Amino acid sequence: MTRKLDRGRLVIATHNAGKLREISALLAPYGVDCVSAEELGLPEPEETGTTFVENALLKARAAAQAAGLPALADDSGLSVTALGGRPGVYTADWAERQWFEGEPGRDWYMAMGKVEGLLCQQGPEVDRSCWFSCTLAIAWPEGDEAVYEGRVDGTFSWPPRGTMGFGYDPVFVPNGRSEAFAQIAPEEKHAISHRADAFRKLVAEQFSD
Ligand SMILES: O=P(O)(O)OP(=O)(O)OP(=O)(O)OC[C@H]1O[C@@H](n2cnc3c(O)ncnc32)[C@H](O)[C@@H]1O
Ligand SMILES: [Mg+2]
Repeated sequence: MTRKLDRGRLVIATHNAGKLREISALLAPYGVDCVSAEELGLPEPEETGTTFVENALLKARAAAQAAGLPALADDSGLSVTALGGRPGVYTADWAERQWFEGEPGRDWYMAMGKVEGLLCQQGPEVDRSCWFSCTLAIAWPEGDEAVYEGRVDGTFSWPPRGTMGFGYDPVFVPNGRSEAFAQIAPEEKHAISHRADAFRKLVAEQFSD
């Protein structure tokens, strides 16, 4: 039997502000008292796994141990069919660390440009299909764990469009839509995204009576 969350404190084990916003919104209806890894001053663990599941578990375990509270982590990424599934688990790494106005950050435009450059090398007829994956892992300080996986399929579209969302949202057009994720309101993205897909599974198991 998978252990279930009570409605007490839950650490959101991410250092990505965009994800934190989405996870908080997705959890809002369930009365969970969320606290972020950043607020608790938890270190960012090195993501040494080679799969989304390994990295999500590694981040959740590190936060649960450090905080003595259950922790929810998200490992996600964009996989491009014509690139053999890259960048995949390495999606964040493709955006090298940069300094913006004195703050450390990542250069998402450079990373999206890298994908576009590789697609262009394959010619104008290249297959632009791609998908976002999201693995959510919950770890409890006592060692219990639960994992939920989600996915959304779409097209890698160029040039980038829109200002909402985060990361690769300006280049991802979900199947059945013409707008990029960055042009779709958060409530709508929360109904169709890879994170929403994984959340549906989490909610079904964790918050059913
Ligand atoms: O590990 P944490 O601290 O959670 O934050 P991170 O940004 O490093 O996150 P990941 O290691 O899971 O890397 C996944 C990257 O994939 C991208 N990504 C994931 N979900 C996305 C979404 O909904 N929209 C756009 N980009 C997304 C985004 O650029 C992330 O940085
Ligand atoms: Mg990361």
